[in-house]
Amino acid sequence: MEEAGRAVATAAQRLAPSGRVVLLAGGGANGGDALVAARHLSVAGRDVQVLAAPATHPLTRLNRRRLKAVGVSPQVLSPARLRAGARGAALLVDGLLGTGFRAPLRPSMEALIAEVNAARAQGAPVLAIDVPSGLEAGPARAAGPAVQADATVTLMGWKPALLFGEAATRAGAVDLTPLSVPRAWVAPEAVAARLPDALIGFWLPERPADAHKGTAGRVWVLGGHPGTAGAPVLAGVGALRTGAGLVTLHSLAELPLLHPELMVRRHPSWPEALPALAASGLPDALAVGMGLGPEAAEVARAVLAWKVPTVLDADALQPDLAGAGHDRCVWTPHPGEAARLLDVPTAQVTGDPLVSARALQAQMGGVVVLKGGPSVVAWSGGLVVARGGHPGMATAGMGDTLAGVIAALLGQGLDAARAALCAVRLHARAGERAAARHHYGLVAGDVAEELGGAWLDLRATGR
Ligand SMILES: NC(=O)C1=CN([C@@H]2O[C@H](COP(=O)(O)OP(=O)(O)OC[C@H]3O[C@@H](n4cnc5c(N)ncnc54)[C@H](O)[C@@H]3O)[C@@H](O)[C@H]2O)[C@@H](O)CC1
Ligand SMILES: Nc1ncnc2c1ncn2[C@@H]1O[C@H](COP(=O)(O)OP(=O)(O)O)[C@@H](O)[C@H]1O
Repeated sequence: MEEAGRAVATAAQRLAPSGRVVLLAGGGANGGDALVAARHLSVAGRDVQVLAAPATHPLTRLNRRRLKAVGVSPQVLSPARLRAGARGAALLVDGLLGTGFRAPLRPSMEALIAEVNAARAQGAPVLAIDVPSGLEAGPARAAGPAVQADATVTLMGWKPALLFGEAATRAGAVDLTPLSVPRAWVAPEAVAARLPDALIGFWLPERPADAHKGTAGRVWVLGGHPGTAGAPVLAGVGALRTGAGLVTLHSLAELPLLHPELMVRRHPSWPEALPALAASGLPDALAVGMGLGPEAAEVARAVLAWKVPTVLDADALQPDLAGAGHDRCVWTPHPGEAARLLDVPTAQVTGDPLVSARALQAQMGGVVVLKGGPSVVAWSGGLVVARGGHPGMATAGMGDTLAGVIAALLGQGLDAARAALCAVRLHARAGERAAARHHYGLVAGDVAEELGGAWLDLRATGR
């Protein structure tokens, strides 16, 4: 609690370097954090006003005494006091409810939350402790009445509510304070991390000046079927725009020849094509499944046996491939495909993407990218939520492009987890750049065109 409160005080100093800070303390440990923050701010010479509910948590009671010892006496928390106190305040600190909150809100608390939001509307910025009060920390749900924060200092680990769905918009800018506590204390759903762009930029591979197309990654895309013949082309373009040296599309369908840089081989049947391809010398990376049609599972099973770094997307995401993944493969389901793999309703996947991504990874092996806004990347060693992108990316073909990006990075030598993490961030950044020009009208090809610029953006932060 001491460490948490100190982190809150530091954030408060940053958000409001001068003026009166009003701290709201509920009865639980979240309120205790607010009391600790008030003590640090007061000792630092700041004008603090503390409105506190009766303490129910023993550490909160202790910190009330410690606060009094430095000369600050909390006032009784009530909507009227809050309204009066918020007038002219430089900052409101919301320590009303934390992870102990379970909906529904009691009416007395709802009235306090309404006052916080009214004060914010009048111009007082709000810093939330751990989670904005009124949000349950766990799986994302439709948020009821909750504090709208400008910033949140979250403690120990990420909470799903801060990452997904409408609730996430209540938190403002979130900063994680890890706290020196045993890892076992941190709830498994809270360990999802977000990677800084600097790390992605550092991982993106550099190539020597004498690189040639044979060293920049040979990628095969296996996909396409009458009616979905564009999907492998989009993946191929995604791979080219991510620097793949040689990209060949293999299909039974006639593919639209929109990009002369892509090589295309049409095959009579997969049972004939696959042994011939294996005998011809395998590529550095594969992307399989985009628009491939009903034979996708068999094709995917065959290529997984090659043990080449492989992205499995779209039609290749079949439940009977469970356990067939190897440590160099990446599965890229959207929530509908994830639901089919897990045999659960789609709402269960979107309701708890962290748990779903972890379950998929355990089921399929390798690395899983559960796509969405944001996407979740899960591998045996961790779980990362990759924010960014733009709602304009909700359009057909966007996932095909991502599969090509992942394949290109696998082909350039990144391991599966890093390839997935870098690709998701590159794709999202390219989407942001494309959206600046096309907004909701952006299409997958626009995102592909921005991949080079996105790479430079990320590299600039990483080196
Ligand atoms: N667990 C730990 O090790 C740490 C916890 N910390 C803090 O502790 C918080 C969790 O503390 P608690 O478990 O005491 O929980 P909270 O402080 O979130 O909530 C408990 C309080 O909320 C009230 N409450 C619960 N549901 C309500 C509802 N529906 N309507 C109105 N009031 C309701 C309870 O009466 C109680 O007063 C975290 O969010 C974080 O701020 C930090 O100090 C860091 C360390
Ligand atoms: N609102 C959004 N915010 C950020 N990214 C998004 C959003 N909507 C879609 N995307 C991204 O676009 C891609 C869509 O993939 P997918 O649904 O498989 O498309 P398709 O099957 O048509 O190729 C995913 O990478 C996803 O993360």
